[in-house]
Amino acid sequence: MDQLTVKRRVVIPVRAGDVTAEFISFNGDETGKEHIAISFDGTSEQKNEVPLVRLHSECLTGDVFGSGRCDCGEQLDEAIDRINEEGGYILYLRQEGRGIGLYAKLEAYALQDQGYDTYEANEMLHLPDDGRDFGIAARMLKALGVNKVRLLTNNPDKAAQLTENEIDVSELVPTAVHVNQHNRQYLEAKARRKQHTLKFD
Ligand SMILES: Nc1nc2c(ncn2[C@@H]2O[C@H](COP(=O)(O)OP(=O)(O)OP(=O)(O)O)[C@@H](O)[C@H]2O)c(=O)[nH]1
Ligand SMILES: [Zn+2]
Repeated sequence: MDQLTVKRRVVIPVRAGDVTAEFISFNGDETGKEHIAISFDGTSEQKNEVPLVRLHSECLTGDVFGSGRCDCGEQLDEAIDRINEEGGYILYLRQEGRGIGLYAKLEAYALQDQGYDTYEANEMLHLPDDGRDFGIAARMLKALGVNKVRLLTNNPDKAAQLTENEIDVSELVPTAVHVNQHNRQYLEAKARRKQHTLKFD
């Protein structure tokens, strides 16, 4: 697979101008998905020399509308807070619904409303329970000149896939568990079936 290269870097003030972020596009992704990297310089005096990195899979319902059915919106906010402080990157990956897309995720939600868990629902739709390939994230990191990361995640598969693609994950930094009455079953399924390291109260 061809190497990605950085196409354009544009500074965008986010959070009503409180945070400065650089949005970075790439050449060479044959899928045309338009994955984006967001770089933060880090405001802390004592910065770790290894960047803090979050692989964030797109979730329109959670990221934009603050859906209570998942934890994506809160995780994105947490990632912006921490990475803005410590310095690093959010890779905003266009992998809506763990790769099955938005319409299919809504179909999966309808099945979850009938009692199936988040993975069973995908399987009932004859779709992979998790269709994400994080190899693209490794290629984005290499294009940015990053070969070693501290990874902000509770999902062991993200670290494993980066390692397989020659990115050194020097530390796993857990994200907080953003549990509420609507997403508890969803988070419990991730811990039970995919070994996410989630500690509940
Ligand atoms: N198919 C499907 N996708 C979902 C569901 N709930 C959330 N998602 C998607 O799951 C993805 C969120 O996963 P992430 O937060 O990136 O990653 P994670 O695997 O939970 O791992 P962490 O790094 O620990 O957060 C987004 O693409 C969401 O759209 C669901 O019930 N079904
Ligand atoms: Zn979500």
